[in-house]
Amino acid sequence: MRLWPQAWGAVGAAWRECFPLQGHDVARWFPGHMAKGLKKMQSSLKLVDCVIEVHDARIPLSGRNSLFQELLGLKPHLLVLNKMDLADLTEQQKIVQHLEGKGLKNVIFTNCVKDENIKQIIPKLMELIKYSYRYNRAENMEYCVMVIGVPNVGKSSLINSLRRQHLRTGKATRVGGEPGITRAVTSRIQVCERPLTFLLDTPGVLAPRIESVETGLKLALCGTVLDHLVGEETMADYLLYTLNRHGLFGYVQHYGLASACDHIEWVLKNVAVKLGKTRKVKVLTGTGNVNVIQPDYAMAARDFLRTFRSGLLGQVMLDRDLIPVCG
Ligand SMILES: Nc1nc2c(ncn2[C@@H]2O[C@H](COP(=O)(O)OP(=O)(O)OP(=O)(O)O)[C@@H](O)[C@H]2O)c(=O)[nH]1
Repeated sequence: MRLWPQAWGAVGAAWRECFPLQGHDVARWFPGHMAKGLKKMQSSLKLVDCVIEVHDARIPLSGRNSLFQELLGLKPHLLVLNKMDLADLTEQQKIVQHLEGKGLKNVIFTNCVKDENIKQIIPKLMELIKYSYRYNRAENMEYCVMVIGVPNVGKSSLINSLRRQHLRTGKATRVGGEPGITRAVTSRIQVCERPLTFLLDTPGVLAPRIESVETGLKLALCGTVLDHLVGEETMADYLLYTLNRHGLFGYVQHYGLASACDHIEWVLKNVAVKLGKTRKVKVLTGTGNVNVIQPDYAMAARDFLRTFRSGLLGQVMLDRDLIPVCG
């Protein structure tokens, strides 16, 4: 028998005001290979003129790796907020203003699947490089840019998208739906002929210490850590909490539910039934073990997350509470 927190009341009750964050060990979500990636990036830094930091547009104000600033501080920096197609950007202006206030003056929103806003990137890079000190590369007409970011935000997709736009050629680097596809700093990949520009792809690197459990959950929803490390049902519950608070009830129609609900067990049960995902479990009764058919909560949670990530449940701004009310 599963036990679920009872704090949020019955089906149809008001939406939860907060999410229970105790008992999660975010430190477990940081895999070891990332420190190595960071070192390699540091040593490749002398080869590059500029850094593009790619981050997920659904979490523009949280989850960035603070070590990047220390590590790459000397290089001109462009922040690309990718997956704009999945983000609710109603407050885009306020987000940009807030980032500017934090010293991030160069921000571009992109969609690498549909190549949206990709053409803005090279001119912006050239502008940044023009006003920076290039050390021994001052006379060199080749430009090299390092692409960094936390896992699965679309770094490799950005490189492929730039190549499609400027070279009319296909894939140069592997893309995947799971974090950790890029395992090493790659050799230079050409993305533009005029100006001659190369990019270095790098493995996604999460901060060694994620600032809070809530940030960890947002990063997890965006697919930056492997789902099983966090727990798919915990993530599904955080997703449900977020969707309800934001008034995004697309899941009701998508899964044919009777109503919106803040109770994850009820939602997952109905999702599982809808998808035909049930499984046999042995239950101990007074007369011995009996096989009982139960909804497969894990499969339902997985489907709920996958559907959200594909954008079918609507565009979301996971950092909504972090956007300052005035400017
Ligand atoms: N909807 C949407 N999906 C995108 C976008 N850009 C990339 N993706 C998807 O996001 C997933 C991760 O993309 P990658 O390019 O492999 O990400 P990465 O940052 O290189 O990943 P790591 O190598 O794990 O660090 C893939 O499934 C891409 O198809 C985008 O703008 N919109």
